Amino acid sequence: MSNFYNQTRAASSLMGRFKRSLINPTAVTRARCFTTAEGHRPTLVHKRSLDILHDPWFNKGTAFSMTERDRLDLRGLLPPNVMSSEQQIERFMVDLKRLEVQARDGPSDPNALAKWRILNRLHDRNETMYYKVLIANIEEYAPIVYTPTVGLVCQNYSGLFRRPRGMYFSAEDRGEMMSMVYNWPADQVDMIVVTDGSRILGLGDLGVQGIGIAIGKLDLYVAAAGINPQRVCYSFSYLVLPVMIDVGTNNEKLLKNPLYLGLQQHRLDGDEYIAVIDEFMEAVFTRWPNVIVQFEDFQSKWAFKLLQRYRNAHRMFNDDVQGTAGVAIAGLLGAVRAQGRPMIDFPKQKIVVAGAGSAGIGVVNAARKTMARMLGNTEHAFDSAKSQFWVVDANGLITDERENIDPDALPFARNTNEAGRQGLREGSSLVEVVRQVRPDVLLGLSGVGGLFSKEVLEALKGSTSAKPAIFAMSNPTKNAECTPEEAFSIVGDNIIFASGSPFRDVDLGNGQIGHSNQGNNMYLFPGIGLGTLLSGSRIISDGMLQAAAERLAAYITEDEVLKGMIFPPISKIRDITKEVAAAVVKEAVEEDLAEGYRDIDARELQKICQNEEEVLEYVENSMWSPEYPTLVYKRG
Ligand SMILES: NC(=O)c1ccc[n+]([C@@H]2O[C@H](COP(=O)([O-])OP(=O)(O)OC[C@H]3O[C@@H](n4cnc5c(N)ncnc54)[C@H](O)[C@@H]3O)[C@@H](O)[C@H]2O)c1
Ligand SMILES: O=C(O)C[C@H](O)C(=O)O
Ligand SMILES: [Mg+2]
Repeated sequence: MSNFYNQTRAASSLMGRFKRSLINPTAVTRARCFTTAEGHRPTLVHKRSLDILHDPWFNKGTAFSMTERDRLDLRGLLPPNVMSSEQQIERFMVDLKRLEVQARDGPSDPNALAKWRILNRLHDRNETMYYKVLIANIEEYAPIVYTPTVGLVCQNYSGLFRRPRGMYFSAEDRGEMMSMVYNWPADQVDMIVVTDGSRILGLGDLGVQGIGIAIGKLDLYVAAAGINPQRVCYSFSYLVLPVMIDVGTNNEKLLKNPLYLGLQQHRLDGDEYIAVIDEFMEAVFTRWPNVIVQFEDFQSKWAFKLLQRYRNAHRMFNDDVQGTAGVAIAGLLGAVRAQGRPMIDFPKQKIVVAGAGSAGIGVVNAARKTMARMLGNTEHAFDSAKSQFWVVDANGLITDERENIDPDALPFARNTNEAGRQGLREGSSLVEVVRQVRPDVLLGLSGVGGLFSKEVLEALKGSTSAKPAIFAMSNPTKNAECTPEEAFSIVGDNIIFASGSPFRDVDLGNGQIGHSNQGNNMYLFPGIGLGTLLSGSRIISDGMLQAAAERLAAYITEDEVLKGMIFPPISKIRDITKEVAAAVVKEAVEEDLAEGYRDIDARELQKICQNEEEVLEYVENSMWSPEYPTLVYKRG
């Protein structure tokens, strides 16, 4: 772990050169602009009148000043009272909060979908205000625009669809993608989140409706990482792009639904499937060679294969495999610290994992590597670290007797003789495994709500750890393996709990709080993307992912950890993302992968990376914040 955090954050004189704010929209227009009476640099627009009010990027609604209304032919098209942006948000929030009366239940909010609709309509008409609202209230609205409500949105997408957002490439578009990609009105795209809809959260195959998850993830890229959604320059850039690759669906309900918006055919498979994804990758990297592509919610069958296929030559990563692994590692290290033990004790932890899909196997692979590194990074260390894991899937404990074992799970199959000595066998149930292994950690990435039943949690009471950890990481809320109430009430107060979806903390009585940490990859993917962008790294290496996870782990203080807090509050997500991105930039430079970004070349980046404080400032000054620019009309 770096000693980064202990260093004094001295002010840097060098930072003047970054103040041009690399991703800031007003900065890039500077060359063509002059200063207004208010002292702001104006943005030139080629639209007037209603066209501006209907443009979510330029629209300020009632916040247009009287001079702007005159200048842009808006006079009479808006109510006369000019509002400040704060007043606008207040008025909007009064409306949104009307739904709060029965919404005291947080994530199980009965009005979640109604709130999503209201926020989505705001997104459609005024993008600046939308992101202002989201950033200022991230703890409250991340569960609406993202997990868990985004799951409900995807399930109901056919009914909710209004305005298209993002791009759709389908199996019918084979041979056309290279030209289609030019239909997107931007010469630069920084970030793509792509899904094929085959495994949306724990909700299964939702076909084309899975676009909702790509949109939700990109909302966090804007809110948490300050990736500018659009840039106003000489031409428009839509810098974040949600993508749906529709190769069909195997969801019979959708196939029979005449209102379903996607291709009504079974999913392509085998070489045909790969050919579609290859064509998509070639098209987007040809048009935008520097784009970063985040793969999201692909069924495990393809998640690993596609990752291996592209990761050495493209700027891409799989969030479910790699982002989740990093978040889990940070949480697992936190759990060790919470037991009052040094982090170096991590390789001694016995970990039972329920779920051997893209997420579960991603986590055990990364945890094994972390253990091996702590044990000296030898081949022997790597080999022996695997014996700390017991992986259970839908067919029970995975051993080397398993027929047709998934090659990705094979390294973690328990030796049958050894298992026998522990009273276990191929296919042993989760409760048997927990009873016999008496693990320090029980981690769920199964997608099965309630899997950590009373019986399983009772068995965990026999853990050899003084403070066992329960990670119920499946999403959305109803798919969580157990709730924090269940965990604390059955296993006892002396546990560590984390879940993928947000839950409220538990009142343990006597002023004690049972912390329900949210262990979600949202803590990492925005920083991984931003750090990759700002370093200009050619690829996303294991080292960069490890640096991201370590920085997240270090974010929590010793005091917090001892109270049972292993992840920071979501309200800090922008600051966390800045830290994570800085760690990623540094690692990319150290590994000689960084080629620089915009006017900061590789050599300048190297200089910046010599000083921790400067890297942080570089990242911070590159993060976009939503503010209304002053608009001036210019004939197109
Ligand atoms: N918290 C996070 O950040 C995060 C990140 C990624 C995925 N997830 C969640 O993890 C879940 C799984 O994702 P995935 O991509 O690995 O899915 P997947 O479908 O690829 O894998 C699910 C695995 O669970 C196993 N399983 C099913 N029933 C089981 C049972 N009764 N007992 C034990 N194992 C069982 C399956 O055999 C399979 O191995 C989803 O709910 C997803 O939302 C959470
Ligand atoms: O989307 C999330 O909330 C986390 C994760 O990517 C998942 O698939 O569940
Ligand atoms: Mg996911």
